[in-house]
Amino acid sequence: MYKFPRDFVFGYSWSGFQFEMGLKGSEVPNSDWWVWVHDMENIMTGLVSGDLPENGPAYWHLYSKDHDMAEKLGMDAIRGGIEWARIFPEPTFDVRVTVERDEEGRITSVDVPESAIEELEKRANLEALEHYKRIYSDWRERGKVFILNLYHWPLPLWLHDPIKVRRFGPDRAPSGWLDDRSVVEFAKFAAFVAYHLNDFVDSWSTMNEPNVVYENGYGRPNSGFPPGYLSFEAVEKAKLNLIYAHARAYDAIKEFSEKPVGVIYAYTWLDPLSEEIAEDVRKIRENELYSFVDSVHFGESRTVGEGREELKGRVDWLGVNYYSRIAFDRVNGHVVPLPGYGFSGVRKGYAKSGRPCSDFGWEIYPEGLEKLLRELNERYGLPMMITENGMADEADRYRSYYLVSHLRAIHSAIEAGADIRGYLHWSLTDNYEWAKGFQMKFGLLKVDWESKRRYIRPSALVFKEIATQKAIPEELSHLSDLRPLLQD
Ligand SMILES: OC[C@@H]1[C@@H](O)[C@H](O)[C@@H](O)c2[nH]c(CCc3ccccc3)c[n+]21
Repeated sequence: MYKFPRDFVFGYSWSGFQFEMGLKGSEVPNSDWWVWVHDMENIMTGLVSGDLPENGPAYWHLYSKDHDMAEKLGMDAIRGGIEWARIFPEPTFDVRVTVERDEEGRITSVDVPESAIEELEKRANLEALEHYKRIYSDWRERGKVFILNLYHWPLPLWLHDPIKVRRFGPDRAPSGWLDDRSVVEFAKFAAFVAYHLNDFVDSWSTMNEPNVVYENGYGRPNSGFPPGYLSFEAVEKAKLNLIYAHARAYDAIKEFSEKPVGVIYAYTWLDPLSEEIAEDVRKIRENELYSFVDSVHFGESRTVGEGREELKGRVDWLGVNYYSRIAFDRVNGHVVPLPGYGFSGVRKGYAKSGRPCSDFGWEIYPEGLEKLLRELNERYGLPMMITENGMADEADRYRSYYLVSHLRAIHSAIEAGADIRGYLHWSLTDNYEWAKGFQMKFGLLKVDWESKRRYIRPSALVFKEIATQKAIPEELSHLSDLRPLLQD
């Protein structure tokens, strides 16, 4: 029996663009991701799937039924979202706030007074705000924990028009995170949300996976992420603005809320395949993977420089999204990521390690989660929550093994002293997987896209057993051993 702490929570995470839409009246057409996945060129070239988010799981209307199912599965926490483009369909640039910059032009503070909140209310979609309150209350009135994350990738079109950026370049189009006005507008959005929703939230996260936004948006054009504008300078610029956007939103939320404010980050385990490159790979983790949180925790990193008081101490807790690893080895004298392992495995096949991969081709590698959590604990000593973990597995062949082996890894990290508060699965239901649309099924519950009915996958019952007992019972502990799954 592997018992978790009594107050350890089990649950799931959702994001607005992927879950809310599905029935008439839930559409949010004025965002960068909306125009991106509807763009005929993107669909014709196969950059996006052609599936459309307005045909999604319809959480905007069906939230209470999903909460019923979540409760039935023993869940006691949800991390959810709020769509910026829904709340502010019109620009908020002209709402006056006080912005301070240092001699390098870095935005060191954005003061959003209540007079600005009133101005923002005149531009906001207040019916949408009221509906979000109904959604969050429906869960919290069951005595459950709700974590609100403010930004999970879509930007309002008035802030980012990805088609124009790709066609005309970022200097002649609304360029989103390449424009440091986004830092100010995000701080206004954060202040407005904290002012109105503080009573509906247990803790805050400013953003989900900023690293994926800048890496995929500007560094991996075939990822199918907007604006698909390849420029390593743009990667660095978006990264810096996202770091400042987090810190200014942290401060804005703290003006109106005393609750913890964290950030949710796309972690992976950068894994040396041989001992002789272990130190090289640790350095890559330090310089690449950890630099965003270093910037807003220590106030220093290669990206922001040193002694950044305007960034230091702006993270109360860490959201860890973990799916798989990236394996490294020395090839022709260079330490490089290897294909065939981790995120670059084989769809529905096996990694070079002989381990099974998900429908997405991601290798099942729970050891990476334990190593990552131990290293994050040593580095920051912050409270952590696993805010995403799961796999695309339509047939539910491996999800039970995936679940139990990763929970075992978390249990081991807790034993080693890591302060981990909960496990939020990705996800409760199948949902809209960005450029891949509905092809990738991450749900404990299957969704029939015509009827929107939910069906239980067997792994959901494994989840229920563990969440209800807050422990991995002896009878399920065999599932943490992946040997039966290995390629023979
Ligand atoms: O791909 C599954 C989930 C997404 O549905 C979530 O919105 C996103 O937070 C999320 N991040 C990751 C890991 C990093 C990643 C991001 C995008 C594509 C592939 C891997 C996996 N996921």
